[in-house]
Amino acid sequence: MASDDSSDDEYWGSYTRTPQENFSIPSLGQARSEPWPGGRESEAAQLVGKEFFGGCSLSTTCSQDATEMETDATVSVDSQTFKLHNLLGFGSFGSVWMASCTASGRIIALKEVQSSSNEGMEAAMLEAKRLRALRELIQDDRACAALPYLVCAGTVLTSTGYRTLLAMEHIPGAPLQQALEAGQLCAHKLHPMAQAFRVAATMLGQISAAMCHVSSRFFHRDVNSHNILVQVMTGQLSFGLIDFGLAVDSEIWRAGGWRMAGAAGDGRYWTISSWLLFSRGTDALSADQDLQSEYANFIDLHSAGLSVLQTLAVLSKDGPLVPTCKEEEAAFLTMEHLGEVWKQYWCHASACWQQVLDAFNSDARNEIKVKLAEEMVHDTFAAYFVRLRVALEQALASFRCLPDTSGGSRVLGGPKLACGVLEALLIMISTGRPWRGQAGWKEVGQLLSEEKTGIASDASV
Ligand SMILES: Nc1ncnc2c1ncn2[C@@H]1O[C@H](COP(=O)(O)OP(=O)(O)OP(=O)(O)O)[C@@H](O)[C@H]1O
Repeated sequence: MASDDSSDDEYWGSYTRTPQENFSIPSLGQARSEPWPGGRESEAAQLVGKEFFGGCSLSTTCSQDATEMETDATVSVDSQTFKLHNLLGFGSFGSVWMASCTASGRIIALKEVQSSSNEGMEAAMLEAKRLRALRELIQDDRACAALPYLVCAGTVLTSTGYRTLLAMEHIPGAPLQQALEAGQLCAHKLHPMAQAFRVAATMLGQISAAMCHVSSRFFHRDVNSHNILVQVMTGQLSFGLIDFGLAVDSEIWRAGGWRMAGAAGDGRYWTISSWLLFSRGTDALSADQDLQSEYANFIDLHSAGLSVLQTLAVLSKDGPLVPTCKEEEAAFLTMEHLGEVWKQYWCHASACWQQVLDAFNSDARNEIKVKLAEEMVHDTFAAYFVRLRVALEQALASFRCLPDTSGGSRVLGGPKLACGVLEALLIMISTGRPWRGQAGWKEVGQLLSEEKTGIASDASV
């Protein structure tokens, strides 16, 4: 039976558009109120911290109408002023601008969230609190993907509602999905497959280093190729992870807090357990120990794994595959097969997710859940993840047979890097059944360490 409690659905806003669609700024009254059904923010708040704003220097002021967000406008946040430069992007809750501090000149990203309700404003300030906590977690780890640490935040009460501004560290680069589509991650000097593995390895190294810290405090819950940013500068790749709007306290989440919130984020990157929770509700998930454990512990690992596999599949498909030895030919074939299985998964996941979005946009939440529950949507996803893992195992076996000298594989070089990436993906991509043992972010990081793969996490590509 499908879950009939629509209040379990959190925040669908960001994915009510496909990447090709036009963006629009949500108007006051739209923002936050619909995506967060009644009472959800307070429950989410409990997942994030014991008290809401206790001890925070996040300011709330009553004020006149707020300054328009436009190029060259000056806005105040807490006691600092910022000059706006250019629009970085739109989310479903507002716009994000590149700005500079008028006193120090420091470049930051400024996110504006407009809300007609108190709850919406509190949710925005909660995101600010999470971003501030990130700074306390990670002091100075250069191997880490960049994170949007909080600079300052404040809320202004206007005549039409609340306007919350979050000033955070600016992360250079473009969303991964966009960079892949634009071919920004291709290298002309390297074979596309070698380049694909180098990009995947660098991404895994930096994201796992960040998540080793982050996961001790938060689950992000929305890791995907829109929220991973990437910059290529003089051949160096730098990754960043943004949008902690759905993050929850990981300790409380593991201890059963997951029951208080619905499946969230982009369904194309969900685990089987997220699909089960979405279609059949909390009781169904509680009844399956393995899937409950997956949902309580591994959602970020799985969605990051799918983002890396997407990168590997997109980058390695370009270019002629002319093998220089029979071992290399076998490796190419298994990678071709992996790319094909990925394509089938992606088509299925995209179509399924589109149905969900369409249903949510036409107020048919419960109907789509009933339909997906009847179709055993979680089992269908399980079958795809099994196929992806089998294809990964086959690719790993073929790369292990590549000679570890350039003579044996002139195109791909030594197999260590590829094996590290494939083994890491086998830790990350879950079928909901506990064959990963206790492995997590730390083990992923170890597989991609410099001594194992022979490349530094910030190596040129
Ligand atoms: N710290 C940052 N540095 C650079 N760019 C950023 C930063 N934060 C956000 N952006 C840009 O703004 C866009 C929207 O940001 P974000 O995803 O945080 O907003 P949101 O309203 O929470 O969106 P979503 O609808 O995805 O939840 C991002 O896709 C990215 O391009």
